[in-house]
Amino acid sequence: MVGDEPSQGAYQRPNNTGIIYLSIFDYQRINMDSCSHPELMPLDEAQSYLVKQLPIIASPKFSSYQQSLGFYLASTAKASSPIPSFANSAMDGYAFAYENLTKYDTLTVTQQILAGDIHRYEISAGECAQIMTGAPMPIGADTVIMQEQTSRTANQLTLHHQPKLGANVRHPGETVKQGQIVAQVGDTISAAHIGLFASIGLAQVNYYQPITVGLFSTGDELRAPGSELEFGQIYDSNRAMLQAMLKSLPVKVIDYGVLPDNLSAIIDLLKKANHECDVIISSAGVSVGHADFTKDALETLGQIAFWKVAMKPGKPFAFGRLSDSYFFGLPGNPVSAAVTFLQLVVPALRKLGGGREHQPQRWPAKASVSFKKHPGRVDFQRAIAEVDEQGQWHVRPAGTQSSATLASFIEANCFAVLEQERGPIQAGEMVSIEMIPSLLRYSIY
Ligand SMILES: Nc1nc2c(c(=O)[nH]1)N[C@H]1C(S)=C(S)[C@@H](COP(=O)(O)OP(=O)(O)OC[C@H]3O[C@@H](n4cnc5c(N)ncnc54)[C@H](O)[C@@H]3O)O[C@H]1N2
Ligand code: MOO
Repeated sequence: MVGDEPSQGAYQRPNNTGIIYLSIFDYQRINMDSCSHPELMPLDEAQSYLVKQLPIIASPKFSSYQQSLGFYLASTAKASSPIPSFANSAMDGYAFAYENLTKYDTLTVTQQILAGDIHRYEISAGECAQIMTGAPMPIGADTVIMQEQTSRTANQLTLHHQPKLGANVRHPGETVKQGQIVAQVGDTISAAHIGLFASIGLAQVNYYQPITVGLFSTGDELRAPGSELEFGQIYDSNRAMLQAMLKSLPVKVIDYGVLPDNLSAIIDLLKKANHECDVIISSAGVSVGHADFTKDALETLGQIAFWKVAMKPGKPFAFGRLSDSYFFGLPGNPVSAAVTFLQLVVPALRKLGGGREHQPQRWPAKASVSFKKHPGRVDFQRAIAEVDEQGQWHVRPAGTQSSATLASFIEANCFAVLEQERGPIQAGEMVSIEMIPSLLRYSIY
């Protein structure tokens, strides 16, 4: 399903010797002399490589705005008429001409205007109209006073407050001007977008259709939750967790289940998935063990763009391409699979699917205890951050940092992102924190 070859464009990697121009499959041949572990690709380069080199492969579709929730917008959304399209009252009260205030002690109420009233009312000198929120302003009026700031006897109105000229009037185009762009290409269409589209009468929008993602786990030791485990076996948690995260993304998922640690079985599956999917995601088998065949299968059928990223957890991550699809090989350890999915696969899926680039927000926090860290890889440590009364954030590790322990994601509310070349962190030092995306762990709902 991969289209033309825009992904083969030049990639510039600054290093000590100047700029090197790479095509998508040249990366492994580069001497990574800027990195203390030269065999590892720095994470920021891997991320920008994916986001910059991958093309948009999703196809746009012009369809009902109500179907577009969660998809990426494929054309800017524009207002064809101003909102509101007529001057109307922002309060329940009385509408009058401001200049009348100096001439009349009281105003005579001559009509009542309700929201949705289609008559064009008119008032004259010394008159006012009782008006409801959202009702059209009568001709001859330019100001509204709130009902609570008036008193009324029969049809005589006394004002107890001097409003400003134009007070409580919503003017045409005040919310949205005619021709105004209200949403950008690549926006993820949210409930707010849906409401906005409805408010400007945009019944159809152009949005990207979901790309197809195939998912499988590899490992002879894996069993389905619910089954009895024999000695040496574990439950397949990666596929369940990845499926759950993919559910919140604008993609179609084909679940290929669990494959044994067997090169020909993986090759057979990749051949099939290559024709059925735009993207294939696997977990495990990308390290150097005797049963790690995923990378070999990718090399047999396609090409590897890069393997091994300077991040912890998640070092043995592989990205490459088959004839008709892109391939992401996640490491088997569950936390490593989660972190590489969030840091590398999600931005790539956004790009392929037509989404706008998104940088996760990070901010400084003071380490309340020490953090273990070795130079050489960016660490994503599961951590607990709290803000004090002065607005200062404090952060501490959330339990064990083992790559096998998903439980500390439940305890944690953020990642402490510890830079590649940094060593151990002492209590009191500043570190960066990033909230755990709600794809993996809801923070509020
Ligand atoms: N000599 C080396 N050994 C390892 C290295 C290394 O660089 N040199 N890297 C380590 C790191 S870091 C990771 S992460 C793992 C990644 O290994 P693989 O991607 O090859 O995955 P496996 O070895 O098959 O499995 C690792 C671990 O994860 C468990 N696992 C696998 N799949 C699942 C699943 N679907 N659900 C739950 N758990 C799963 C598996 O049983 C293993 O315990 O390699 C290190 N070794
Ligand atoms: O990075 Mo491994 O991914 O440390 O567990």
